[in-house]
Amino acid sequence: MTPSNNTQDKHADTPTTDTLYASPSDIVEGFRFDDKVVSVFPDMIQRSVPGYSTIIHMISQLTARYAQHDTHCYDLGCSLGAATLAMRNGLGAKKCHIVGIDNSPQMVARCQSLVKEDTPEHIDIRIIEADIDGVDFKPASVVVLNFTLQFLPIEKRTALLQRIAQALVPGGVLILSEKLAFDDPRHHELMIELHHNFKRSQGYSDLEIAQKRQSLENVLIPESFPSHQARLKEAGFSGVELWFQCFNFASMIAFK
Ligand SMILES: Nc1ncnc2c1ncn2[C@@H]1O[C@H](C[S@+](CC[C@H]([NH3+])C(=O)[O-])CC(=O)[O-])[C@@H](O)[C@H]1O
Ligand SMILES: O=C(O)C(=O)Cc1ccccc1
Repeated sequence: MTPSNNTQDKHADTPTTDTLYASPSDIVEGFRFDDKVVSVFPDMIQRSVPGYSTIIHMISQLTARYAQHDTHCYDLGCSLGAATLAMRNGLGAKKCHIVGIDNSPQMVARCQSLVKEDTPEHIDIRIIEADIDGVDFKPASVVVLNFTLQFLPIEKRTALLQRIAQALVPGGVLILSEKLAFDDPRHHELMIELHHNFKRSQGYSDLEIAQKRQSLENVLIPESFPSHQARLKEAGFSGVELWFQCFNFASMIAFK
């Protein structure tokens, strides 16, 4: 089977539109990656994260640039495998061990079948159900955390990044995409407003935006770019740069 060049193909043809927050609810529950979210996830993330498909495409390019023969390439918090498949496409003829990890059993089950049906047998690719907090990383050249670290309790973030830095081989990189907070309150509010305008332009109603915001409260905890930069340096990375930003959504590259 020929793998698709466009990593979004498998996801773009999922017809299910995200209407999870469309009806008024007395109690908005904390956001969870359950069956309901899995069934609408490609549509939800595409319409909620400005620049998501650009970031996915660029992960292929960054993988092409930084992946090293006979090392591991990790996609941590892989959801339905969009970044995993982007990494696979970026490898070309390089032989690497691709590992996608997620702790949502529903995500993992769907991701395994999507990846399997799109990947030739000879490619070494595995999707594992695990908490990234407890994984023992093998020598790696490219590690991706595409909008995952923001869901890990703040006190666990440094230890995870230290373990990633230790596992990276010389010349290896971490690609870290996150929703950002900003120190200047005016700018912080402006970015939230522009993000909500983006969601409105994607067809979400004010009610959907408000209820989703409430469900993400204390579940998705954004930090500022200077905080990420300082923590990554403390964890053992020698350099940290921003390579993409649209409003309060950004992607960084951290060099071992
Ligand atoms: N401790 C954890 N261990 C493992 N997985 C976790 C953990 N916490 C959260 N997750 C998983 O991290 C993923 C975050 S979504 C990533 C999108 C994807 N990267 C993409 O490029 O499409 C981002 C979003 O929905 O905003 C979910 O699948 C969680 O189950
Ligand atoms: O929808 C939002 O407001 C977000 O911050 C992005 C998002 C996308 C998918 C799941 C959770 C959060």
